[in-house]
Amino acid sequence: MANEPIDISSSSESWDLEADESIVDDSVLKRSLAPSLKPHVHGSTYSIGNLGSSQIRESYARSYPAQGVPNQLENQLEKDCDDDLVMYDKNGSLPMPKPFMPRTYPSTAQHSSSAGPGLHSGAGKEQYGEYDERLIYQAALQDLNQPKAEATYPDGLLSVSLLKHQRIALSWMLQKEKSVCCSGGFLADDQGLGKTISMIALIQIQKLLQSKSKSEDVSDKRAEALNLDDDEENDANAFEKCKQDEDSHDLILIPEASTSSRNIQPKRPQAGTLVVCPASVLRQWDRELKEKVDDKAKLRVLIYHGSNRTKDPVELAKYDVVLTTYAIVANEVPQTSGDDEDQNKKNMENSGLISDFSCNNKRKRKTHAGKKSKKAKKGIEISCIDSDCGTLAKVRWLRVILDEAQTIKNHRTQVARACAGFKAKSRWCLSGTPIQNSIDDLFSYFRFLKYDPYTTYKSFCSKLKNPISRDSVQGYKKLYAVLSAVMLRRTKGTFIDGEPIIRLPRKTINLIQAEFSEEERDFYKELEANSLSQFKAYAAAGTLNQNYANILLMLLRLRQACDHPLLGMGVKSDSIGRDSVQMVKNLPRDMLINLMKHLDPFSAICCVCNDPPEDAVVTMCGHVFCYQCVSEYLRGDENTCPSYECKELLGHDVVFSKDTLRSCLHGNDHHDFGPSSEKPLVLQKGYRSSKVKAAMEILQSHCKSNNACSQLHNIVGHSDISSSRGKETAESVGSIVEFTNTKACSDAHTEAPKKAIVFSQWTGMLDLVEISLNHSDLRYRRLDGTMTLSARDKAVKEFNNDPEVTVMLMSLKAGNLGLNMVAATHVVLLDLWWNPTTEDQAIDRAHRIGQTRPVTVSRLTIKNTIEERILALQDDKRKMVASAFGEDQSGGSGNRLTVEDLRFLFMGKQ
Ligand SMILES: Nc1ncnc2c1ncn2[C@@H]1O[C@H](COP(=O)(O)OP(=O)(O)OP(=O)(O)O)[C@@H](O)[C@H]1O
Repeated sequence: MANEPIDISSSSESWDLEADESIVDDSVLKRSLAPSLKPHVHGSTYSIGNLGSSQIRESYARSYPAQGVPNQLENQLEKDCDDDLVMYDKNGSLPMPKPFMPRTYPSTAQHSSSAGPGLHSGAGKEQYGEYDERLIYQAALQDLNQPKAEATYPDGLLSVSLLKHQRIALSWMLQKEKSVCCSGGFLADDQGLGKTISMIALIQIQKLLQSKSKSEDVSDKRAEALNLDDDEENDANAFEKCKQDEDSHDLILIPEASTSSRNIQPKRPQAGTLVVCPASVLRQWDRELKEKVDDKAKLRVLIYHGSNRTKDPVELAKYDVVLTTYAIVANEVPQTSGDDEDQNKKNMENSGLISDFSCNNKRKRKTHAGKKSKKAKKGIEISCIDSDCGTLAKVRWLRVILDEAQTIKNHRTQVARACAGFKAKSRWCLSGTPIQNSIDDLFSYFRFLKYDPYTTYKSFCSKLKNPISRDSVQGYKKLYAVLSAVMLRRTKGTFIDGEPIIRLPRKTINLIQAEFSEEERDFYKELEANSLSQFKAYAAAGTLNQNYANILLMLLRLRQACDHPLLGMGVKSDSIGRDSVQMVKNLPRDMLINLMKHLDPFSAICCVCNDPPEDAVVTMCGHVFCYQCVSEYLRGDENTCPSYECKELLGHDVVFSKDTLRSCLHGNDHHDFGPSSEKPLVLQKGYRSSKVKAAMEILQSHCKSNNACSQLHNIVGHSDISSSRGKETAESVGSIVEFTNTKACSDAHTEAPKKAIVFSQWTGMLDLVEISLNHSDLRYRRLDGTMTLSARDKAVKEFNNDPEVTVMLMSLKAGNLGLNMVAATHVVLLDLWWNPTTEDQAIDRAHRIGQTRPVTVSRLTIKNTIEERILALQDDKRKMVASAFGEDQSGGSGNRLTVEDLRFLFMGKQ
């Protein structure tokens, strides 16, 4: 399998390894196996291929050279050699391993298709029982080596040539789309390696193949159509439901194939590919689909966004590709019920206000996913053909792609549960950073991908998570193996056949540790001492957990003080809450008081980012957010509250800041401070903190200098900045150090202006840097979550194209995903985020395909502060992620902030 090129450009036989699907047993067998276990077709017989135990041993040894094959596996292999690891050929002359033996399938009478019953995974899946996991594990062991088969494709599909690693991804994806049990997978290549274009190629080629097979054989067409309806809808309950809904105008009646006992069955319209992505990259997908597809093979693309979007599923089905956002999916697709959702529900119930608001609230959604039938309330999944589904749920997709799939990493969120509810033939996740916080993140992807047996939280924990807790080394090995069967991941440091998969200019990461000024240090020390004594008091009383929110707040204040002392003092942008002033005046006093209580800084946590909120606001439904975080949900006419299970409509008029509420309650504007002259110097708005100074020096030096090589030394040598950890070179972070095109680079050095992106997680910090930029001659643009999509798009375009604009201020929350900003050659990270992958994503806006010049990254921290401990926590998280992907053998573990993490952050190593 793996090393043979897959050529789809010639006849269909040359690439279709599953040519004869009319033979029931064989098709069942082949479709049950991971690609690496699928037998080759050599004339009329199958070869055993690479199922040999010696090869499993070999690949294990290659992957874990230091450890050898563990006893457990060795025993297993010996056992397998005895009775399992041999296969029948088509004529039954060789014995087939037990796990791969075809199981009993339901009668073919129900499924009148030439493709055979094996195509109907819903019925077949249950039959695997105890063997499921073992099958996956075996398959994964075979896949320990990266796949190498490359797909070739005819000219005239794409406007650019795919790179080698992209052709490999394409071949792998074509194979994965043939699996029935888990059709699709997870493309987890590093950011900027071209996942988007690989997906576009897949869409194009499958479309080509589909139209080829349509023209070749009309009966095949029918088989394919039925194939799209291969899961739950075929079961009896769903059928009954369909019968009840037959009158619905949303449904199309498609005649059943002739041998069925029923002649008419309602079907959803069969639609093409749905791409779900964050709003900020919607236009980028659209651009890529236009630019990277050859004029002769244009795809019909629909952006399904905005209040005027179609309500007609038949209309949706006309397009090859539909682009939409996670927010719309959360709103339109019924959520899968889970066995594990209780905790969040409890958290919601703690908020006494929610039900009060909801009772009389006219804004409550009447339709779509928010309205639950009696069945749904009892825990039975709503049928997607219910008329209260949104349009996205009224079609059956050929393929659903979740771009930036880490958006659903929290499996309890409504968006994650909605994504798991799609009806689709194939499902794909795209993300360069699939694990951000903990192994738990994976569950949500497995559930979406229908990767049995890990689709319930209980089995995910018992089969994957708990083994890691018991024995991290073995547990991670198993996880790695399980991931290998559904995930393809290459980093910028991956080599294929001894060659780097991509040659990008060098990326150099510098950790720069600046010093506080004396006044800043005094301010910080006082804050730290107060926080520490408070933390100790909680620890002594055994109430750390109960005071979690307040502890996070104390941490936030310390982190913000490292950026600028003023940041932690709750300075708000003037625009927040302005649009809700009128609404506030109409609310009863009791309600205003209740809303104020929700904004209590000692208990408030943003429902989106789970940090204490910056520029805290509370919605009419009683949920607290950072203003920037909730702004993402205030864009269209139909935006709903992103809090768990809340479906209230949101708009600017129902988002309240503390100042707005307070001024209505007390009749005056609130001021945090007295007259400006009374404030200490470090709390004056015009004060340039050490970090702001350091950032400005880097910008001045980088954007003005024509000598790229000398700028770094100038910075490091400055009096109040030193590089203590030294350089984390490109090698240490896994990037490639050679140049693709020396001419392009030298041209770029001399001609293109040097530009920089400055990231902060706090818009308040961006405001403060902006003040300094306004006093300089550097021209800048800004992108944060409070801006409209078109304003963001304009800012990115101007930064990329206008030579005069050399600085981009970006919010880490809004600007770290998807965007191409290769005009920048310097990235400045003003502050540290809990998990380092968020920073990696930000850096890769500049360090990606298309970049022709070396990229320098400056991570700014302040010496002897909480930031040093966050760096240590980040290291732990990196180890955890590397362990899961088999990139590291240390077997480290990582979690959300635990009590131990908190203790470490406040008190260091004891
Ligand atoms: N084969 C190719 N030929 C030309 N340009 C390419 C090719 N592959 C990728 N690119 C360009 O490289 C850039 C990065 O690709 P893309 O956005 O697809 O990466 P990605 O892996 O999806 O990144 P992210 O994870 O950040 O979304 C894009 O501008 C894309 O157009």
